[in-house]
Amino acid sequence: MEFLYTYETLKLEFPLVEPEGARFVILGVPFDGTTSFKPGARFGPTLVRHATINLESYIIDYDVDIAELPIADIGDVAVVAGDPRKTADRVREIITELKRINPNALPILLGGEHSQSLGAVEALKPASYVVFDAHLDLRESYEDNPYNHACVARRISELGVKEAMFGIRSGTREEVEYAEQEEIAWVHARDYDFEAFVELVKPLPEPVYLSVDIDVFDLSLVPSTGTPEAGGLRFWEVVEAMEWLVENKRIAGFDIMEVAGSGLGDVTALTAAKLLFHFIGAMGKDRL
Ligand SMILES: N=C(N)NCCCCNCCCN
Ligand SMILES: [Mn+2]
Ligand SMILES: [Mn+2]
Repeated sequence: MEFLYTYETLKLEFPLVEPEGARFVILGVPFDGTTSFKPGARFGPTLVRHATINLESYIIDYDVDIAELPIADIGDVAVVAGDPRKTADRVREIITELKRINPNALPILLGGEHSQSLGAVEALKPASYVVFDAHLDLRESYEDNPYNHACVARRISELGVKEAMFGIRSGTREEVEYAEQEEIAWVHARDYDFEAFVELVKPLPEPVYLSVDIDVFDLSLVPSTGTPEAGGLRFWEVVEAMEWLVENKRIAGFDIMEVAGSGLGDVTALTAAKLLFHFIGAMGKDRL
């Protein structure tokens, strides 16, 4: 099945199913129109798919071979160049159509800049948004655009979605004040530990949308991303949190955003691909 506003791309190397019968449905969003520092997130979806070629589909940690799971890949969104709102509208329409034909589908967005998570959240209407990010993304507007990547969590908060953020180490005083005013829970990267994560996420209403802005990781893991920040989290810290979430909360959708890069085999894409396989593996463990 072809969706409006999508086109065929490089696929994962193992057998895929049609979206109508899938549990996991991958959608790339090659948009980086509001990237404010390091460009290239438009190549993220292709770079991550290519990086998966390097990985075993068998996830040792879970004794799960994700090649045996019902995964579909519906290609990339045809973006509206320079327009984050219109592109997010297309993301929303595609995911809405996907859920119409397959209510059991769990959309997995591969970005592309973080502004595009808004379209997925608008389509899926989760009760909560759990995000790993170096940045609060709570700006009212940035570079004259309220749909800039630096504003995405504010737009989502305005939808009435409960938010919890982890790995934060960058924002403005206004964003910190907005978080306090709206009771948005967030943990600074230097204070992060698993206990802090569970304490804040346990009371969140379900379903939960899980967003990973790849810049949450330490720079050594993600040198190619839109707004890099030193002092990030370790890979297994985020995987451990993701495993808890998958075990304990209903997940409405998942994304890995802000993967940039210009060359195949980019370190950032390899980090994202490993995270993608662990998410699908954790979801597939004893659960399908
Ligand atoms: N959510 C984000 N990625 N925020 C980054 C916004 C850009 C801040 N640049 C620094 C401005 C002052 N030099
Ligand atoms: Mn972000
Ligand atoms: Mn960020």
